[in-house]
Amino acid sequence: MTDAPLIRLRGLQKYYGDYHALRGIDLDIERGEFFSLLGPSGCGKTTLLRVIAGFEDVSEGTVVLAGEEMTRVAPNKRPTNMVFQSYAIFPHLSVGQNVGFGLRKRRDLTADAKDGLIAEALAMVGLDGYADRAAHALSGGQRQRVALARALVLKPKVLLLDEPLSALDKKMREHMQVELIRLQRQVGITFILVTHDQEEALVMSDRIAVMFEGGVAQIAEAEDLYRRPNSRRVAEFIGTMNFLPATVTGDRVSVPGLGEVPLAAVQATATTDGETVVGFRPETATLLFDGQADTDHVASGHVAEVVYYGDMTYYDVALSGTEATVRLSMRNVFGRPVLEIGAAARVAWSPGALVLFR
Ligand SMILES: Nc1ncnc2c1ncn2[C@@H]1O[C@H](COP(=O)(O)OP(=O)(O)OP(=O)(O)O)[C@@H](O)[C@H]1O
Repeated sequence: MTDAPLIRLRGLQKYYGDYHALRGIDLDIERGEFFSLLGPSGCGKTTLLRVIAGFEDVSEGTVVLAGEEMTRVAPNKRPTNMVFQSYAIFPHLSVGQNVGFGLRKRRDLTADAKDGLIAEALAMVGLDGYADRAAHALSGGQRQRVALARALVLKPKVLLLDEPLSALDKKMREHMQVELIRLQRQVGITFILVTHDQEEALVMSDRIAVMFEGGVAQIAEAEDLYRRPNSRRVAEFIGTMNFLPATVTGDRVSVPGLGEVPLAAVQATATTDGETVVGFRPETATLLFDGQADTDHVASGHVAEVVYYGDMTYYDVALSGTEATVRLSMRNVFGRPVLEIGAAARVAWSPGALVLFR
């Protein structure tokens, strides 16, 4: 049984009245994975998380957790625990009482054993020695840690995290992202994170399911998802991508403005002859500055826009002989010339970075 995925979802359908919130979800999540459900607001990710936790009934389909069919089993009988966005901790209780909340009815544990588990959970989240502090006096980041410790103390097989960092400011959120990854590696349990923030999903996850309108559009490892999105829609949701019209003829693909390359050189799912679209990420092409030699694949154009971002500059380049403008991101290296709007531009691009869409 240990080879079976920890979570197996099959044919999940969920209706709220007439509204079709989950449309045929099939998903396997492995032991020890950091898995994210990523998608725009309203796509059904929270609903799916709540279905896994047992807070929401499904209209159709099955939920199997650790080899046991649990579709109609109550949340507190499942090997899952949930941490919410609004990490509601009890302000009138101490940190230790908050963390031990789920243990209070456990007759099999002595008070000392409970204190030991609470101290262990607090240590995991970097709050050693905080047990006697008043919960209301904590910062946002510390409250989120208490909420995590409160879930971890119950030793769930799966921790379900519903946008747990969205209430924190940017700096604290980035800090907690790294802490969560570290924590997940340390405790080794499966984490499922709901987020609408593509950067957060890429940073934190082993695998990501991208959801739109109640369905899963793609499941892949973070790097795969970024480099080989399986549709324009996924590509647009994850970061920035340039799209150009293209034509496939036999084993060649021709991209006006860039040139023609063998089909085998580009990233492609199933293809057929005809009109299509290719995409590439802004950082996979580069401007050639004065004195830099041409490479095999150089397109020409002129600079249409320059956007300075501190560590990098975005250049929008209008490609010669086309209507297309592509965006390039260039690391700002001290001493390099800056191209002004209207300047002639040479763009070195790489066939292997082109993704061909159906
Ligand atoms: N109890 C409910 N009754 C009716 N409709 C609901 C209910 N819960 C959710 N919905 C609807 O189902 C859809 C999916 O909601 P869900 O909360 O899963 O989305 P989400 O992807 O998590 O979005 P967000 O990031 O905004 O929370 C939404 O259109 C929502 O309005």
